[in-house]
Amino acid sequence: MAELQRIGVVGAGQMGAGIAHVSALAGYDVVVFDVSHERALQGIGGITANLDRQLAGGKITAGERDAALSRITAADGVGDLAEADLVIEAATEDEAVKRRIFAQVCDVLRPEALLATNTSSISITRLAASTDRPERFLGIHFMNPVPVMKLVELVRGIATADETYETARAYVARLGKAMTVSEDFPAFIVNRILMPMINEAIYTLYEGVGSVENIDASMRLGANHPMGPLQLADFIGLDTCLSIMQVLHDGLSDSKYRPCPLLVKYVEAGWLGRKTGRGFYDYRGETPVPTR
Ligand SMILES: CC(=O)CC(=O)SCCNC(=O)CCNC(=O)[C@H](O)C(C)(C)COP(=O)(O)OP(=O)(O)OC[C@H]1O[C@@H](n2cnc3c(N)ncnc32)[C@H](O)[C@@H]1OP(=O)(O)O
Ligand SMILES: NC(=O)C1=CN([C@@H]2O[C@H](COP(=O)(O)OP(=O)(O)OC[C@H]3O[C@@H](n4cnc5c(N)ncnc54)[C@H](OP(=O)(O)O)[C@@H]3O)[C@@H](O)[C@H]2O)C=CC1
Repeated sequence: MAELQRIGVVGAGQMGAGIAHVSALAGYDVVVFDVSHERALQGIGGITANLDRQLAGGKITAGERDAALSRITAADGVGDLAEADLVIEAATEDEAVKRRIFAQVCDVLRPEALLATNTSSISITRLAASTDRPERFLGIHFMNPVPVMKLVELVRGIATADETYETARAYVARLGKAMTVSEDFPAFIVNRILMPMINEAIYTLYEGVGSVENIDASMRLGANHPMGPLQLADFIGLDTCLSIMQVLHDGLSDSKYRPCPLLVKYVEAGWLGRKTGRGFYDYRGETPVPTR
């Protein structure tokens, strides 16, 4: 089994930053690549804030924080991923974007290096087939927020080699995360179950059954969910939620996965949730205010 030391992360958004964060804390060297060096630096800024939050909460020591930060660098270009043993792609949930990234990354990556995707829903087999290394490709699906959530889903494509899978298992174990295994079907296990629930909450709003606050309070207080479904949708990102529903709808050809037209409208407005300051709640003031 290959011994990993250097991890490349593509996409410095909330997930890429989280993956870089936990990898560096576990002792890996991490290179973060995004559309620009500035965007990668911005992601590292977010990691610093989250490490500080863990330090303030007594979860890590100042030494561990500093050591983790010293292991993370922002890539100037894709060439900085050339020495990576494993590259994890965590860019926008869009198959065309991911395919373009794999083409760029495979150009510079050593033949023996592994390539993984953090996709929430897209076929691992199909993504793998677009690369030069389907046997060294798999899904490593982290949950948001990565530093807090215990689970990682591992998803093998049809061609994923046993050695690739075992190396990924060892990586996830070194991060201190729990692991489940999902077969390669649309949205895997967590999102197959979670995302239709979120979509149904949006239909509940769309049909006027309840207000944003009443829907969220119902599920928080009535089902003990840590966040209401609309609050969670804003946290995940409404663009990501819509993409996942589209993959479920297209991949399983069942009308029960039809994305709610209200979700489509929010995404068309660019109201993508917390990351753009507005979604089912408006986050631009002191406290979040429902937008409907
Ligand atoms: C879409 C996909 O493909 C798959 C997915 O990820 S689906 C989404 C899965 N995630 C969820 O369902 C999250 C549901 N929400 C929750 O579990 C909780 O609301 C939450 C953990 C996010 C926040 O918990 P909370 O108690 O409301 O807030 P808060 O007190 O601020 O945070 C709890 C702890 O987590 C820490 N924390 C929260 N976000 C953090 C981050 N990004 N980095 C580091 N630490 C973080 C806080 O510092 C806090 O630590 P202490 O206990 O030491 O104080
Ligand atoms: N949000 C969630 O709760 C979860 C998401 N995921 C998955 O993780 C992935 C990332 O999601 P998330 O972090 O939320 O998304 P974000 O929108 O927060 O981040 C995506 C990042 O990818 C960057 N990016 C876009 N195109 C490229 C490119 N061609 N090259 C390099 N970087 C690029 C974006 O840059 P820019 O902003 O400049 O466009 C952005 O920084 C998706 O596949 C998603 O499905 C998995 C688990 C949970």
